[in-house]
Amino acid sequence: MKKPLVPVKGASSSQGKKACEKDDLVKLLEKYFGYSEFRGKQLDAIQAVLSGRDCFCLMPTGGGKSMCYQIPALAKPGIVLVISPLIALMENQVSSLKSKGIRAEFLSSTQTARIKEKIHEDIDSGKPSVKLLYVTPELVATSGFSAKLTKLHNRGLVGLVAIDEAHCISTWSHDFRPSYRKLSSLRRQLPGVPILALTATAVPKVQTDVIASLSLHNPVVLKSSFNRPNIFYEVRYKDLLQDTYSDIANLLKSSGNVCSIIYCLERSTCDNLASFLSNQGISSAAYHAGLKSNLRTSVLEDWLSCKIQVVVATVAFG
Ligand SMILES: Nc1ncnc2c1ncn2[C@@H]1O[C@H](COP(=O)(O)OP(=O)(O)OP(=O)(O)O)[C@@H](O)[C@H]1O
Repeated sequence: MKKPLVPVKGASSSQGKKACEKDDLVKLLEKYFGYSEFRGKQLDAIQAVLSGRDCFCLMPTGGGKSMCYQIPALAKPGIVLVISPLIALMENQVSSLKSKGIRAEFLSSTQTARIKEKIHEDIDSGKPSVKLLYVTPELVATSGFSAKLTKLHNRGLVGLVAIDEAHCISTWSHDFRPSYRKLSSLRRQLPGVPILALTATAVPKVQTDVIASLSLHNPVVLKSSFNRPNIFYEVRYKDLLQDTYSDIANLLKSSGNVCSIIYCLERSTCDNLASFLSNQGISSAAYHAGLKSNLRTSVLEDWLSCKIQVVVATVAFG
């Protein structure tokens, strides 16, 4: 038997039913993203939220989590609110969605007042054109934005809340962020709106904590395999190497002109290794929380567009 459809005001139930059909969802995937089939648990997650269920989705990095809320945004009326901790990644997703003709926006401190004003005008208009609105957890916690959300919800315009990096809400997680704790009020604030919690890192204790903290109601729990046959692992012991930096440079040179990320524990190591590699003729840049935000954004953009080959980063890179 089909589950009840999402009670989004303004959406007729026939629209909702149609939105859940696999063939229609694949058509959207093909039309907007050029892919012919869903990967792993994507379709299950999409159908779960489109049928009004909460969903906890554990997928490896690069597994395609964002499709689990991007397709619902195209399949149903209302706005999908995407909560994400990294402004650079929000910017990147929004510009990629816009290039596909999908109406997406983000709100952050990095934007000009004029741009923010335009987005707010659209949201307040009663008939917003935006389909995906990316925000930080900090913004969601502000009284101004919270009031705006309640208003949108009262008009039946919030279709789904997607919480990226959902493990950050758990104090048991290595990545706990106090700003995520405030998201626990969303369930009360937006009754009837499905919540999709997405993460690539959730041990059972964290998973239980995420589900409880967000008050997910009888969620569909989806876990994809973390075995990625296209990834090759090799361990080299530092103590056995004569010179670690030279070894890394040689490895990069022998691999051709491939894009790479090198993770380091300390910011100073990122700076030193990036300048060593640059001196070796390998275009590299450091990325860590000690750098100004505009520099971090330009490093990310240059790396994504292959202007630089190697980013030497701390976990601030995400
Ligand atoms: N069904 C699909 N078929 C082919 N490629 C896909 C499919 N779904 C997503 N992808 C591609 O997989 C890549 C990774 O997707 P995405 O960025 O959503 O992963 P993610 O799980 O959010 O990763 P991260 O944990 O790094 O945020 C993207 O290039 C995306 O276009």
